[in-house]
Amino acid sequence: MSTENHHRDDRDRRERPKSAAAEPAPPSLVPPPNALPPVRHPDAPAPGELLGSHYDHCFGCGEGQPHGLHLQARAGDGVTITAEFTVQSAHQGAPGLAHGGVLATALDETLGSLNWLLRVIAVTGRLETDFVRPVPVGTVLFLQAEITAVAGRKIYSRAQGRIGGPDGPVAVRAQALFIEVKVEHFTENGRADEIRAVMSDPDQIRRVRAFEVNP
Ligand SMILES: CCCCCCCCCCCC(=O)SCCNC(=O)CCNC(=O)[C@H](O)C(C)(C)COP(=O)(O)OP(=O)(O)OC[C@H]1O[C@@H](n2cnc3c(N)ncnc32)[C@H](O)[C@@H]1OP(=O)(O)O
Repeated sequence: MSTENHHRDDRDRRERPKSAAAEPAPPSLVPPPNALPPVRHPDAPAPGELLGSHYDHCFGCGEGQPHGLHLQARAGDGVTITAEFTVQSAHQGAPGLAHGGVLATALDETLGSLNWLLRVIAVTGRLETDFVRPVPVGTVLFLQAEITAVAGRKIYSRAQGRIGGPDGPVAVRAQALFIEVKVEHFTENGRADEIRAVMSDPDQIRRVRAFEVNP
């Protein structure tokens, strides 16, 4: 078999599971037996609604970040999200290709946005990423994510990113564990100037998303 065919076979094998669910997960990403299905909050944005940015300076979604991802997430049915971002020249690692850390950021941001559907503030504890295909600059990466289970403060989720649209080839996949935190996580660890700026944001929804979520 030629090296090229050998590589193609390898990639086909890795792509065969169409859902991240079929991938074996490390123990800390497997929900414990007492985990419950996620419950969509009654005030969660309606399916199809754009979530908007939770913070103008967020590298993932903020409009105030010239080289950020400007990722736009949209609520789906149940506890799911879709999101898109276009890979820009500033996001390169290898020439002409997206940096893997940037792709992981896109997954992290999309997975983080899911927690808004529960109306819970949570931060990433663990993020495991599979890079399946190179992603060229100019690509629109289409991301789909869902929360699979909740166990106390632990929120289990998974996501995948496809090239070009919902039917495009899978380029990246992730499984994650988010941990619910209190507002003090940010007020005690963040920088005072930025926190003051967010608290005085006239956009009430954004202010609530950032710091005032009531589960
Ligand atoms: C503003 C938002 C707006 C909306 C936000 C929308 C987009 C957000 C952007 C994307 C999200 C991010 O990048 S957030 C930024 C990146 N992440 C961070 O900075 C988090 C840094 N880490 C921490 O602050 C801390 O380690 C925490 C909060 C994650 C956990 O500390 P803790 O609160 O003391 O809790 P702890 O007792 O240690 O852990 C609770 C349970 O979780 C488990 N656990 C904890 N960490 C891990 C881990 N890495 N891997 C496996 N399991 C873990 C523990 O075993 C335990 O299980 P058990 O014993 O109960 O079974």
